[in-house]
Amino acid sequence: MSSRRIAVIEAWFTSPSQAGKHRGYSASDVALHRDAGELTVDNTMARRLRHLLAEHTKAGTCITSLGVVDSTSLHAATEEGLVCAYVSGAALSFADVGRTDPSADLSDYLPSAVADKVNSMYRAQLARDRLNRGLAQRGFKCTDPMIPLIADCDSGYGLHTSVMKAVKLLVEAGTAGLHIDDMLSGSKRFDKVDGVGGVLVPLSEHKRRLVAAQLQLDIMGSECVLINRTDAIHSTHITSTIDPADRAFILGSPIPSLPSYASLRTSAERTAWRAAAQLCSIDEATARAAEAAGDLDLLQKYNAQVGSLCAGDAKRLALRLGIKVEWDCDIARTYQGWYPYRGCIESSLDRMKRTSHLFDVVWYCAISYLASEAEFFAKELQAASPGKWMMFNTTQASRARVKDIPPAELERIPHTLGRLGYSLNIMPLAGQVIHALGSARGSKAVLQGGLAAFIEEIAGPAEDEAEGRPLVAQWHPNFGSIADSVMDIIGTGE
Ligand SMILES: C[C@](O)(C(=O)O)[C@H](CC(=O)O)C(=O)O
Ligand SMILES: [Mg+2]
Repeated sequence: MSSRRIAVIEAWFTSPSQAGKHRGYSASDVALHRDAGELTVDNTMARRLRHLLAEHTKAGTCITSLGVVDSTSLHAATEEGLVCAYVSGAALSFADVGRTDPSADLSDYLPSAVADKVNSMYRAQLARDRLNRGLAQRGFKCTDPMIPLIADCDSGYGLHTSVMKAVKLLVEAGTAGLHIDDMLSGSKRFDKVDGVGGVLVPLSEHKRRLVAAQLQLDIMGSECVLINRTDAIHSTHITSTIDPADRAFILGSPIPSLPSYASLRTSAERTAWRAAAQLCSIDEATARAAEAAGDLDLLQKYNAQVGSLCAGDAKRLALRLGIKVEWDCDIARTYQGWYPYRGCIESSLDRMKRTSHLFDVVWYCAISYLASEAEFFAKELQAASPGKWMMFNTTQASRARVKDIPPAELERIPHTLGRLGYSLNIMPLAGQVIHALGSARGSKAVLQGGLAAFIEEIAGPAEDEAEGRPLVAQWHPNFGSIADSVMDIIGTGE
């Protein structure tokens, strides 16, 4: 039966993994873009990920997961009990970004870089799975290597067609879940140097990314889990004021005598400007102006009519009603043209609530771990979208970032998150740090003690720890056995 038949696509829309999503387009829209022939996507791993998320949400438990950097560490972590793995754009961009140069996590590598990494890991999982069949026959205890891979699709690398192409590459590569972020591509920074942290795109643009991603999944018939990540909590700017949904968080200055921010030349001038600007939203500026003039009835009219207006139109409404509001967000733009934005947990929540019909999982991306914030976020979100799958991460986890958290609370994180309804806690860069540390420790021993130290300190203990499981050190003969078994089937050619 042709995969482009409307009835087939309508059945897909109402299938168990898809039924909860809202689509603003029809089956014939999808049909128009489906390839000729049968669908070729294998949904096994996506379904495993869905099953994991559903089961853990139900049980009130939270999976701890790592970003892994290659097939060897993926396999080793799987042997130790990892049930799903993350493929991090940051980890790749720092060290291993394929055909382009490493740099900061700026989404400036080829969009295929993460997909290539996923594909190499997925192929290694499949090969490992084939190998295990022979190893099990030879008495080894084998762990199922097929754990779902969640891939970083960053901000989608551009507008809607770029998002669709990136999603297609990831799905074809074997990804089981992917996330799309709401930042301006390439603008990520967490340090807030010179007042700039994350830079968001308007919510409407982010929605278009999510819809483009889902459309691509529909075109492919992929059950890949779509994860919505917002960086609003630590963002300081936004590229445009066009979306009314962002109005409450877009900031301008009510002080008319200020020079424009973009005209300032030094960081010291900019710091002083920010201290003097009394940045606030148009709604706050309007309320203050009306209250100061005793125009409470005008304020009431403003509040009744402002609902669906963007910041600029809201200001025009206030002036039209006769409220003498001074508020300028253009004066506050950076030299790149970005507007100040009040990044906070409320803005993150607001973005998630307004888009929750478009994706499978909410990613609450925190700069540090704060149980009270994780709880506030979870409760508010679940009140608006009961049962929505949620995941959590602490970006750039380091001693400094968690220094104020009591050790007992840190240890309780998986328990606390599970109780709050988060089913997945990802530590994106942990795999890279583990990789580096293991390599440093092992190399130090071998460089100092040669073969004797390698056997004594590395290979020997690895054999002991394997306890009947196949070892990385035995992959050479083990993979050889695949070639032998194929040769048995092919025969001698006589
Ligand atoms: C999750 C993340 O997108 C990644 O690429 O791993 C990064 C990780 C980090 O910088 O710690 C992010 O949180 O933006
Ligand atoms: Mg990333």
